[in-house]
Amino acid sequence: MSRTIQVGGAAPYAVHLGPDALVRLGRHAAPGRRVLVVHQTGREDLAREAADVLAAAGAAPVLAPVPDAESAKTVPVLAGLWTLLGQQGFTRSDLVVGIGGGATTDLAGFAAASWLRGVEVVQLPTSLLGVVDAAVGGKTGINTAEGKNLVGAFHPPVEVLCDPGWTATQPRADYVSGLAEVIKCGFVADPTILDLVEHDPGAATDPRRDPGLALDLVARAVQVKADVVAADLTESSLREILNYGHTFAHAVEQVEGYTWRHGDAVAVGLVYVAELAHRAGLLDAALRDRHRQVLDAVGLPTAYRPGRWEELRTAMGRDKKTRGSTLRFVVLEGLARPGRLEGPSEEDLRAAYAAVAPG
Ligand SMILES: NC(=O)c1ccc[n+]([C@@H]2O[C@H](COP(=O)([O-])OP(=O)(O)OC[C@H]3O[C@@H](n4cnc5c(N)ncnc54)[C@H](O)[C@@H]3O)[C@@H](O)[C@H]2O)c1
Ligand SMILES: O=C(O)C(=O)C[C@@H](O)[C@H](O)[C@H](O)COP(=O)(O)O
Ligand SMILES: [Zn+2]
Repeated sequence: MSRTIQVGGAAPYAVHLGPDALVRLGRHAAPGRRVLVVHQTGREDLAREAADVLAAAGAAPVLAPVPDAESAKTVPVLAGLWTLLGQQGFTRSDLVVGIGGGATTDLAGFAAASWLRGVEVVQLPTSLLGVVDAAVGGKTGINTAEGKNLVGAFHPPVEVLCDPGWTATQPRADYVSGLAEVIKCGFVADPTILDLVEHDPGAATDPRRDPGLALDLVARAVQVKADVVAADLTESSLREILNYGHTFAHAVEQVEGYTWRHGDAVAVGLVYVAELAHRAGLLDAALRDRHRQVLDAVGLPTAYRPGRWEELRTAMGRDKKTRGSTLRFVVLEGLARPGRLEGPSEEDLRAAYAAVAPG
C-alpha cells in the first residue's frame, strides 16, 4: 500500500508513503555528493540502512546522531551539526537527511536551512506526528529558554519519504499523541477524519489493527497540510489554521519543561481554544464538546492542572501569532470553518483555563 501526495507551490515536492521509501532516497544520491544523515539516537538501524542506500549510489554519507526528542532542538546540538558540516566541507550541492520524530526533522531541517543559507533536505519521518505534520511544509527550527520554536526558518524539503512500517514500532502513547495533529486537521479542514476516528477509535490508535485506516488518516492529514502550505508557505494568513490549538499547547510544553509530548499538549490546547471560542460566542456547545469527546475517545489528555495560569499567560504572549501585546487565536466558527479571535478579554482567557484545569 503506497500513497503519494504532491505539495505544490514555488518549489513543489512529494510526500511518499510506502515500503519503497528507502529505495527512493537513493535517487537523491550522486557520485561524491556529501549527505549528512541526522538521526535520533535509537534509529541507528534505519540511519545505517539509509547510508548504505546512499553509498551504493555513489554518495558520501556522514552519520550524525542527535539526542532524543526535544533535547535535539537546542543551540548546542545545532552548533554541533554546523561544526560537522564545516569539517566535512559541505557545499551547496550537498544534502541533509533527517531521520526520526518531529524533533529530529525540525532540527535537521533548520541545519539545512542555515548551512550556507540553504542546502537541500530530504525528510524521513519515523513518527506519526512527524509524517502527518512536522516533516511536511518546511517549518524548521529549535527552542530557546524563552519558548518553543522561537528560532527557525521556512525551508521546504525536496522530498518526504515514509515507510508506514516505521511508525508502527512507535510506543502507543507516542503514536496516539500524533493523532492530535490528525484530529486538528479534521476540525479545521477535513471532517471525514473526525468521522473515521469516531467510528472506530480503537483502530485509529493502532496502525497494526487496520493499516488501511492508518494510511487513510495519514494521507488525509498530509493532504490538508499540503493544500495549506502550497497556498501560504510563510504563514501570512491561511497557514495559521495549522496552528489551531497551539497557542495554549506551546505554553504548556514550555511550562512543563518539554516533558509533555507535543501532541498531548495540542490535545489540551484544542480543548482550551474550543472553550475560548464558545465563550466568545463563536462556537456552539455541541462542536465545543465534540473536541473533548473525540480526543477522549482515543485517550488523549483533555485536562491540565490548575495553578499555572500566570506562567501560561506569559508563555502565550510569545506565540508567533501574537502581534504586539494582542494575543491572536485560530478558532472555529463551525466545522472546517476556521476564523481568528483577536485580543480576547483576560476574563475569558482565564475562564477557559479554569474549564480545562478545574481545581
Ligand atoms: N515543523 C512542523 O511543522 C512541526 C509540526 C508539528 C510538530 N512539530 C514538532 O515535532 C516535535 C514532535 O514530534 P514527535 O511527536 O515525533 O516527537 P519526537 O520527535 O520527540 O519523538 C517522540 C518519541 O518517539 C520516538 N520515536 C520516533 N519514531 C519512532 C519509531 N518509529 N519507533 C519508536 N520510537 C520512535 C522518539 O525517539 C521520541 O522518543 C515537536 O518538537 C514539535 O514542535 C513540528
Ligand atoms: O505547519 C504549521 O504551520 C503548524 O503550525 C503545524 C504545527 O502543528 C506545528 O506544531 C508547528 O511547528 C508550530 O509552529 P509554530 O510556528 O507555532 O512554532
Ligand atoms: Zn503541532
